[in-house]
Amino acid sequence: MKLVVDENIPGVDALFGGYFDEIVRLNGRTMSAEALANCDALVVRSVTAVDRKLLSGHLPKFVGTCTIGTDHLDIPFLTQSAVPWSSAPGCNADSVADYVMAALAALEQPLRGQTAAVVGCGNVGSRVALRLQSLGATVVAVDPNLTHAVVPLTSLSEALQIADICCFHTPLVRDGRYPSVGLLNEANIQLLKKGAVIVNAGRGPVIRDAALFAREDIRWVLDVWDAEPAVSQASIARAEIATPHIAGYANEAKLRGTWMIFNAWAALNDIPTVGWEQVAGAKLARPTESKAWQDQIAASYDIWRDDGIFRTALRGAPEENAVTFDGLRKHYPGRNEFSRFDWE
Ligand SMILES: NC(=O)c1ccc[n+]([C@@H]2O[C@H](COP(=O)([O-])OP(=O)(O)OC[C@H]3O[C@@H](n4cnc5c(N)ncnc54)[C@H](O)[C@@H]3O)[C@@H](O)[C@H]2O)c1
Ligand SMILES: O=C(O)[C@H](O)[C@H](O)COP(=O)(O)O
Repeated sequence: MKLVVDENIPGVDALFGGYFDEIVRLNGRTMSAEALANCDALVVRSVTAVDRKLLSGHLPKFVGTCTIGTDHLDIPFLTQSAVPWSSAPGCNADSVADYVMAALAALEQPLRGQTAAVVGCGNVGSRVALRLQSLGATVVAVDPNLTHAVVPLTSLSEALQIADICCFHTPLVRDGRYPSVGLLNEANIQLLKKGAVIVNAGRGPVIRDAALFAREDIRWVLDVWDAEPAVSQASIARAEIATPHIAGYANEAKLRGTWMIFNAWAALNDIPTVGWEQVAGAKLARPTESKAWQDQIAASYDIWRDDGIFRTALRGAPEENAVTFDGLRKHYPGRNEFSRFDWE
């Protein structure tokens, strides 16, 4: 049996190795239809468009994406072609929530007595909302698909008017009743309070690049970018914290994605599934004795490291930056989820 897999997926040999005679690792962005000849299973990340073109020569028996987002899969085509597919919902939700908290701590943003809005209150957004609430913020959510959430729901325009902090965690939805493309744009950004902090760790086009230049006072934390990966110098310069789409890149999160996709494939093929405890490593010693949340976060994840690497590396024109952006993601130095540390 043959498995074609994005070269940036960890844990493939340990999980899939015993079941496939051939494992072909490819660059996810340049994967071609020819490379998929005779493959039984295709496992990707978010940079591979799995569509009619990629699958034109051959239909695999399974497609898995080790990611939360599914905007790169042509789901109607997979369904119509009877190709079973699976994503990894929630696999990196804690990693993204860690990122948001690390960014707010790094900006020395107060939470107690502040109002935060979470736009998109699913796996990631609800974790972010609960963490902000537990640290004393009043939190509201914007999510037109929900009738109730972990915090009170409101409209986007109301949220923008009351928020000191506004975190975007929606999928990229291009059509339908509630598209998310351009949710924040140069028009409605005028509703925000002076000096509000905006975090985008969802998908780049949810916040239009034009919005970055429509207000000087807004404090931006950007992990995802409208023109990603071809990010412009001007956009980077607007962000107080700038990173290359790595909010979900904690070591545990990436491995959890592979593990979830392995189990989906295994269940489909009557192969025994694997428990997370067989894959996850042991707890790590707590990195600080401090009781202050800002110290605990800073000791667990230094977000300035990632911001510094990004700013130093991305100094070219957008086309050149696109290559560097992908390179930074491929060689991400890693970090651990906060929950991996033994805080007891
Ligand atoms: N930066 C990263 O590394 C990273 C990591 C993980 C996920 N993501 C992105 O974050 C997204 C959210 O992840 P999740 O696990 O919470 O997904 P999820 O599916 O659990 O939740 C998404 C929520 O967004 C809501 N939503 C959809 N359209 C909306 C709209 N127009 N306005 C407001 N809310 C809307 C949905 O109703 C849902 O509740 C993913 O789809 C992915 O694109 C990014
Ligand atoms: O959708 C997701 O799960 C995240 O955006 C994820 O971090 C994407 O990572 P990639 O597949 O691009 O490596």
